[in-house]
Amino acid sequence: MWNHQQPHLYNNVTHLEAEMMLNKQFAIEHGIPTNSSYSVSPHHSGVYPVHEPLYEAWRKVWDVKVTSTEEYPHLRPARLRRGFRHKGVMVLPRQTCGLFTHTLLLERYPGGRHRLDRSIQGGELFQTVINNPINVFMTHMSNYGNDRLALYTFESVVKFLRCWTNVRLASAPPLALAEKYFQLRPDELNPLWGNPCDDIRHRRIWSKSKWCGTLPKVLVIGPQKTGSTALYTFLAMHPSLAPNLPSPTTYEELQFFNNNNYLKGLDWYLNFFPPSLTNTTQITFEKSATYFDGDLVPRRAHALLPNAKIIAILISPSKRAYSWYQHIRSHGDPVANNYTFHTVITANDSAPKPLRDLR
Ligand SMILES: Nc1ncnc2c1ncn2[C@@H]1O[C@H](COP(=O)(O)OS(=O)(=O)O)[C@@H](OP(=O)(O)O)[C@H]1O
Repeated sequence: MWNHQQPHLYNNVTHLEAEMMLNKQFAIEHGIPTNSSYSVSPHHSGVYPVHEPLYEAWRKVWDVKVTSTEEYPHLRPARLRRGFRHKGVMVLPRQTCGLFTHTLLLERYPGGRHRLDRSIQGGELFQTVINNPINVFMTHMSNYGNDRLALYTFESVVKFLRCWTNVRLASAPPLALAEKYFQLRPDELNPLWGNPCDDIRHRRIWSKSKWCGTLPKVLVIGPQKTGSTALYTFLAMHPSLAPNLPSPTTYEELQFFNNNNYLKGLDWYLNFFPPSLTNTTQITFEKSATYFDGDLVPRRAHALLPNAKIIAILISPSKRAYSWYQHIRSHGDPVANNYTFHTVITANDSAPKPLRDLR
């Protein structure tokens, strides 16, 4: 960013884009390459917790496809950092090398030179490289000047690794590195959104115009056809309770945790819980009957709302099955329309596949 500005301070994407254009023009005028597909953000701002305007402006101005951060899911422990992909940008976990803006000179290295050498010779930096198949490090430009600590540190750790291990070291440009990373860790591609307000570092790099206070404290998870809409309506009538704003497509249900709405990001979900939604004594809740049998729901809901109370409704399975049968008939399901309820529930294993599936 121009002037080392933090993207989360910009809520207006046009303004953000204009600032980024200044960077780009500067780079072009000075022959600095602009086609690496890689960019980082000052102080990790906007990368995680995700600030949507940053992702939008990055793609538009720079065609950024890869970035890295130490913040996902949290700064420490480093070995638990992961990657994810959001809006076409692959976010790699970034490791820490121990060189910061205040460590420009070897004699001023916190704890003395032997501390840095210890980190290189079997200590933290060495362990980091050994324990992560792909490492992304970053240090400040000034560490390449002054005492050249960056060069010293990385040359030394590479020498040490070559001397004492059989690890094969290779480097690759950002895009190839990111593609390799997600080939190795395809399970990480989909993000897991945590609650930015639970983490002081994350709160600092989160837009002031965002909020967590109104996130639901209660989730009604269904299952479908158990009277969940009736319960939602009754709860919404209670003066101490406040439901989310309705969705234009799925009405009272947001269906965030169980399907691709989740990939739209946390801001998408938060917009259904604006600060104006509740007064100070009200408890917000959300009801999506599809949460009950969504494989991904427990992990996702726990990551964002670890303290939420969960309400599940249990009714007679036969009543539920009959209600479901009527539900899909009314939605034009060809199998349900061709077979009676009795035929469906008594279908044996030699029945046609569509019938067995419906059963
Ligand atoms: N209090 C109470 N007790 C038991 N059953 C009730 C109750 N209130 C509503 N219902 C019945 O629940 C059915 C609709 O359930 P849902 O709202 O969960 O359906 S959905 O999944 O949101 O489509 C729907 O069932 P069917 O009428 O058989 O389709 C409702 O009539």
